Amino acid sequence: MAISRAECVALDAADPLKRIRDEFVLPDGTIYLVGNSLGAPPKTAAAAVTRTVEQEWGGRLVGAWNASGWFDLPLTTGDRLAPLIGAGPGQVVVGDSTSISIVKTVSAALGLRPGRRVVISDLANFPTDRYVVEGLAEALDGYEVRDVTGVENLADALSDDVACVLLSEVDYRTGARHDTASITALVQAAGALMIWDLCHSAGAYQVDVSAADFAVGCTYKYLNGGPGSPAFVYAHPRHQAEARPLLTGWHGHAAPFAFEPGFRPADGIRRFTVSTPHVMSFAPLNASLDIWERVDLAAVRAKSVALTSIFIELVEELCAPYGLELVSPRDPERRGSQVSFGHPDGYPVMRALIDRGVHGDFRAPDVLRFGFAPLYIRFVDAYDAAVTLAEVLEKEHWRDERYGDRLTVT
Ligand SMILES: Cc1ncc(COP(=O)(O)O)c(C=O)c1O
Ligand SMILES: Nc1c(O)cccc1C(=O)C[C@H](N)C(=O)O
Repeated sequence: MAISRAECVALDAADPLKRIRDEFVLPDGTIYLVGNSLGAPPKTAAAAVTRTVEQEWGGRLVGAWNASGWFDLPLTTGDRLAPLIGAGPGQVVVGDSTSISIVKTVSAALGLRPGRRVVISDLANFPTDRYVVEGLAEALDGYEVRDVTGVENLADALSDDVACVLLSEVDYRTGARHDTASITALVQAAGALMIWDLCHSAGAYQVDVSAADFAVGCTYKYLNGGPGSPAFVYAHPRHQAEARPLLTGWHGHAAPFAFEPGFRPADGIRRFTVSTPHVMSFAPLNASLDIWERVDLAAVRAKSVALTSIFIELVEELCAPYGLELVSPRDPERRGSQVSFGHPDGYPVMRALIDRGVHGDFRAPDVLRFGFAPLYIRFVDAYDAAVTLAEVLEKEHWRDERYGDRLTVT
């Protein structure tokens, strides 16, 4: 017999992270299992934006670039984020988007491996990763993208013309988590550089990026920075002096206010910045990092493993007759903080579930995704979500014609 609701209530009462949930805005009557796409807002986010507008912008006007630290926001925020991915000070910058960060890091990696002309990507990568690499290879004459189908085929693809490999630590569709240490070692042993996309791992658990050459990731999912919040770039210190990211804007210049005619890269990680930081978007992210600074990442991972394991167990028991198939790895070590199930009618099933207050999302062709953000998801949420899913399937609510159209984008 799977766990009872009363046992879930008891787990919540004993949860060392239970008070953190109160620091987020969550609408009543909603079980929000989409923190792997857009995290919930910290309650302090709105005040942080107001403060930026009224006190910094309104109070100091252009002087705020220095007095409020706007100019250095990419570096100061990067230093705050660094511990969450196992990096140190001066190794992370925040700004732009993940797609732009891929341009920066892949181009830097290509420059560091002259003569090698191949970039490897996994076909399971989030599409933008693949698209950006494809565009770069086209724009920089003479480069080729080599797709692998699954990391198990990576070793065979690693010939001596491979400059770099771009993979996601956690697969956005399946929630499968790759063994970054062994893959990074394999890639580096072949003379190539390893770039990790951490979009689905940063904030889901303690990431260890220290062996990687470069990494990128977004801050709007588990890190709760808000829609369109700035992304991050990690560059290992051994590459910082030589790296030449393709996007050479004035904020990455050694002396931006010297207004020199030619580009000279800034020392260190600053050369991975390009242009004026989106100051307003940093405010909610820094409000979230105020929370993250107080959080024990070991407790985050322990809760994530427990939540996802309980959800899998409950769904498999309660929904056994209704054709759901676990897509995520059963071994928690091999999972991020997301559980995916396949169902041939996954789209209307998810719509019916959302109508009943349980928010997950759907990824073509047939995957129902449930993200468990450990800072604000409770064990009772996992329980109630599984029971509601069983009801939707048992009573066939999903057959309602309202759920058949495919107009929603997320
Ligand atoms: C793995 C991964 N990479 C990149 C992105 C998106 O990047 P961007 O913020 O540039 O749209 C996402 C999600 O949107 C993602 O899941
Ligand atoms: N970045 C997104 C957006 O701009 C619109 C809608 C959704 C997103 C997402 O983040 C989706 C997410 N990367 C995914 O794993 O599918």
